[in-house]
Amino acid sequence: MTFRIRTLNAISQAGLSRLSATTFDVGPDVVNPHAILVRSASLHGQPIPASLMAVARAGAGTNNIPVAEMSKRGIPVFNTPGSNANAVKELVVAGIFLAARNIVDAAAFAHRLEGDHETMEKLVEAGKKNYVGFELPGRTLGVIGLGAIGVEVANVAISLGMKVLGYDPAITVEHAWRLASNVERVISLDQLLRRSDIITLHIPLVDGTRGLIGDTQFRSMKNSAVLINFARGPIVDEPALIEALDSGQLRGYVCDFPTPLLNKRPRVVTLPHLGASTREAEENSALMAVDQLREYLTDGTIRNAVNFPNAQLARAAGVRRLALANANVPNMVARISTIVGEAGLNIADLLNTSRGELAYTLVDVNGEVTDALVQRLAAIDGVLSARVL
Ligand SMILES: NC(=O)c1ccc[n+]([C@@H]2O[C@H](COP(=O)([O-])OP(=O)(O)OC[C@H]3O[C@@H](n4cnc5c(N)ncnc54)[C@H](O)[C@@H]3O)[C@@H](O)[C@H]2O)c1
Ligand SMILES: O=C(O)[C@H](O)COP(=O)(O)O
Repeated sequence: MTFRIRTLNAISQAGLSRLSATTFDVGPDVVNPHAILVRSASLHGQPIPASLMAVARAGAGTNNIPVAEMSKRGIPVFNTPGSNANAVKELVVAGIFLAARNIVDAAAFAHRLEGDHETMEKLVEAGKKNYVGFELPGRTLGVIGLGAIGVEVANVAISLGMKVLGYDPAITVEHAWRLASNVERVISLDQLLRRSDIITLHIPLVDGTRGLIGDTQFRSMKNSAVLINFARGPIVDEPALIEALDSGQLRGYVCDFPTPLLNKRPRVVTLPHLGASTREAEENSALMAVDQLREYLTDGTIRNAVNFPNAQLARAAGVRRLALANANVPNMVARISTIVGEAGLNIADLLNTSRGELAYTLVDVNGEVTDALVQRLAAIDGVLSARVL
C-alpha cells in the first residue's frame, strides 16, 4: 500500500527523506491524505478528510489541531516532546538579557542618532541613562511549567547565579530528575508571582491556561517585574498586560507572538514565533515526527501521541495485524476477539492499552484478513477506527 502524506508548513528535508518514495507519496498537494505532517498551521475549522488516519506535529504545541475531534474519529495526534527545547531555551535566555538591559529600545535609540562623530557622542552620553539595566545574579526567576523547556530554562538560570522558583503541579518524574536540585518548588502560582523579578511561561495553551496571566496575576507581581512568554500569546490576557505595562507594574514583556496592540510599544519585544526556528530544532522535530508517523502507518506503533497511549508490540514474521482505536469501556477485547475467532483466525498476539477515555488494541493473527472482517470490527459499538496492516 502507498500512504499519502500531506505536508503543511516547511518540514525539514532531514525528516522527509526518511519516507521512501516506494511506500509514501508526500507533499503539500496530496489529496485524500492518510496523514498530515504539520508545524503551526491551524487545522481548526478545516474538514477532516475521511481518509485521515494520523496527524503528526513536528514540534511541541498541539493547540493548532482539533485534538478532541481527532480522538472521536480514532485519529492519533503525535507531537515531538523535547525536540526543540534547547532552541527555545536559548531564545528565552536571550529574551531575559534583552529585558534586563533594555537592549531593543536602546539599540533603536542608537539607530536613530544623527550628526557627526562629536554630536553623536554627546547624544549617546545624554541618552544612555534612559536605558540603565540590572544584572541577573541574585535576582529571582519564576518558571511556570517545568516540562522539556521549563527545566532547561530553570537550569541555565541557576548557572547564571539566579535564584529559581518552579511551579508545575503535574511535573513528570523524568523532568523532576533533570531539574537542578537548588530550584525551589513552589506550590501556588500566586507565591511564584509575588516572589519573582522575572517570570517565564512554559506551559501549553489549553482551555485551562487561556488568560492564565490576567489582572489578578499582574497585581500579585512585584512592581517592575518582567514577563517572558515563549509559550503561546493567549496565555496572557492582553488588556490586562497593556494595563500592567502602562501602570509600570510590569517593566517589560518579551514574547514570540506579535499582535497589533503590542507592536511598536516601548518595553515590549515581540519576535516572529522564532523559538523553534533553528536548523537543529527543525531537523530534530521533523525526524521525530516522521519516524513516529511512519511506525504508526506501517506497524500500528504509537509513540508520543497526545491523545492515545503508547503502544508497541513486536511483530512475528507473516502475521497480519489489526489496529483498532476504541473507547475505553468494558468487554471491548472480548468482543473484538470473538469476531476474529468467528472469522476462523487464530490470535498470535494481542495488546490492549488505554489512556483516559480512549484505548488502542493491536491483534496479530495468523491468516488472511478480509475487508468484511475489518468492517465488522469497525462496526462494534465503541470502535472508532479499524484497519489491517
Ligand atoms: N515559541 C516557540 O517556538 C515554542 C517552541 C516550543 C514550544 N512552545 C510552547 O511551549 C509549550 C511548552 O513546551 P514544552 O516542550 O516544555 O512542553 P512540555 O509538555 O514538556 O511541558 C509543559 C509543562 O507544563 C506543565 N503545565 C501544564 N499546565 C500548567 C499550569 N497551568 N501551571 C503550571 N504548569 C503547567 C505540564 O505539567 C508540563 O510539565 C508548548 O506547549 C508550546 O505551546 C513554543
Ligand atoms: O510548539 C512548538 O513546537 C513551537 O511553537 C514551534 O512552532 P513552529 O514549528 O511553527 O516553529
